[in-house]
Amino acid sequence: AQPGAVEPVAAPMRNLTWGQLNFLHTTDTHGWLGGHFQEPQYSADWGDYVSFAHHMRKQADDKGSDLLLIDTGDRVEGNGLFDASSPKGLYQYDIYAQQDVDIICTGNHELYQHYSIEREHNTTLPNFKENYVASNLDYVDPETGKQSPMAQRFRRFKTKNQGLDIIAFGFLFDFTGNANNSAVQRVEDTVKEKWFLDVLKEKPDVFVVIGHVGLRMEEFEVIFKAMRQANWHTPITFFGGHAHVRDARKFDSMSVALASGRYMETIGWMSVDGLKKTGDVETQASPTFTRTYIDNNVLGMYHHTGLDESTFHTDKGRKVTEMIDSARKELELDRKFGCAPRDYWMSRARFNEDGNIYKLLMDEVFPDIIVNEDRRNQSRLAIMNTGGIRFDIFKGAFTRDTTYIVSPFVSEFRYIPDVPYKIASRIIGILNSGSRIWVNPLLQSDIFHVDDDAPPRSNKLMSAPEQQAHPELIKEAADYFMKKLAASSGRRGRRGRLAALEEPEYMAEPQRDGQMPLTSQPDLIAGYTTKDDFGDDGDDTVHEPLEFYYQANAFQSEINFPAYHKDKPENVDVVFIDFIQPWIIPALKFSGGDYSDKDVRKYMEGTFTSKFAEWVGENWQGDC
Ligand SMILES: O=c1ccn([C@@H]2O[C@H](COP(=O)(O)O)[C@@H](O)[C@H]2O)c(=O)[nH]1
Repeated sequence: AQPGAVEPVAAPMRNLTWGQLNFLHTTDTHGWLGGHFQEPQYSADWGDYVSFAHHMRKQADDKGSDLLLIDTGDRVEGNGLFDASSPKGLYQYDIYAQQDVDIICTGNHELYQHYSIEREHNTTLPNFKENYVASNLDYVDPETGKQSPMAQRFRRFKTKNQGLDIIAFGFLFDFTGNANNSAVQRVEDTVKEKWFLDVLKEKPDVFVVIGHVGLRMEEFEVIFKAMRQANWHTPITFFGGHAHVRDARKFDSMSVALASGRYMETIGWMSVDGLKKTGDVETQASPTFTRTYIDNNVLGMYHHTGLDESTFHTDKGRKVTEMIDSARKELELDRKFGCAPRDYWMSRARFNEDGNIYKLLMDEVFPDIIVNEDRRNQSRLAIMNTGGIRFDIFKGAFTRDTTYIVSPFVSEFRYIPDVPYKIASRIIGILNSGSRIWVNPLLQSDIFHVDDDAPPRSNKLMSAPEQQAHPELIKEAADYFMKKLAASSGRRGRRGRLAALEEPEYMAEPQRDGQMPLTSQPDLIAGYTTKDDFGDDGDDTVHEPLEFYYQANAFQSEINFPAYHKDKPENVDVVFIDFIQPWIIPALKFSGGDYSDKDVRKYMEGTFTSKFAEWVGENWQGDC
């Protein structure tokens, strides 16, 4: 762990089950290579993981089994270690590369910016060479415009001890927000390509499909079906990400998928036994799978390796810990901007209750920071998406690092001036509702003027990834917002219905479906209590369950409105974070406002991130 991180805390543990073939999996690390400084259960750093992997590989050798390390992307954006340097990632790429990852692919965050695609191509790719797989991603050379595969489309190799013949793919979901020096091919098109179909005719011992894809997303379904159509008998292991959750899915008796959370909280473990070995033509594979979500806690790592503080840390692991510490010092990540007076939660508090991070922004921060001096006296609605906030704020020091942890994006505020309030006031309801425009591709092609074949641009993409992984909640909540919108439309007879409309239970009560209490043991640390297709015994550490409340897709502040709350302005400036412009314009159209991208202007200097950091400096002075 890093100097300054909280001491790890011991907890009741479950053991790992080893098989012939075993995997350690990271995903969506988002720059958190220094681990969590304020959470004892996740405070190990990348150096500890390097030591851990070393000992686990040794155990595999001793057992005559194999261990492969997997990473499924989104390594960048989300922590000062990546975002605070100029250029971004100055230290991160070198530190990350100290781990020997056997199969690695790209996430959407590597592709948002032209610059990070270049770094991926010029740095990560040479760092991992043949281990990097890009089944549906191309790189576009900015000089020549030439488009070519980002990396090899698949990787075939034999494992060290068992000699298992592996064919690995590396996918990205159907991402469309990438910068133009990359090209993502839709998964349903890739699986029809000749090279893919040819590979499926091969008979490896195992297919390993890694992907920056949520396990419950359509794309893995498409890949699985295509693979099974061509090849009935080969076991397939899937490793996914993007959804930021711990999850495991059984596709069939020979195919299992694992997702390993986010932000270096989790190191996923999968083991497979019952594989037939290369050349063994007599027998049929009848694999058994296990999965475990390992807390990124050095005490757990001691437990799984049978080592202790004096025997666990390797020279290389210590060196990596030092590299991180020295980068953090260079970047002044511990520099304190202010002191958070309490905890502010993304999903552990109700949307509208004190202690909810969006309520803090709506009530206190936005009225101060959303100001364009020339239009200071104009009433305005300031709108941002909840997914633009990436992490909770803990009571205590708010540092340079916290700034990027809460909001790593470089998004700025834009606006459309003087929109009739009657139209503008409907936007927020539409953004949060299950309105047909968000699910119907034909309606969207009309409004967005996009390709008829494009999948609908769902409004849930504005919310946090952790919430997007709960489709059942989203539908129920969207229905509720939809009814609320209809009931508040002012037509006679609807008002009564609005009063009678009840919030879905989980908006007022914590959602417990995936967060079942596992034990009544006292003094447990709060953390993940995962329920997946295998059951509820997947977490290596027994935790006290966390609460999870549904949050809207977007939130809004009314700023400089008439003092008497029933008086509404005639016109308002509609100010919004640039990321949600693709939803703001159709929402305006849907409300009767004929606006287009041409009406949008820059509202003020600075990003949300820089403005919020300034606000903390001015408003949260105190001792901590
Ligand atoms: O500029 C941005 C980029 C992304 N978001 C939010 O993040 C999620 C995607 O997050 P992943 O880590 O890729 O899963 C997206 O749906 C938005 O909610 C953003 O707000 N601004």
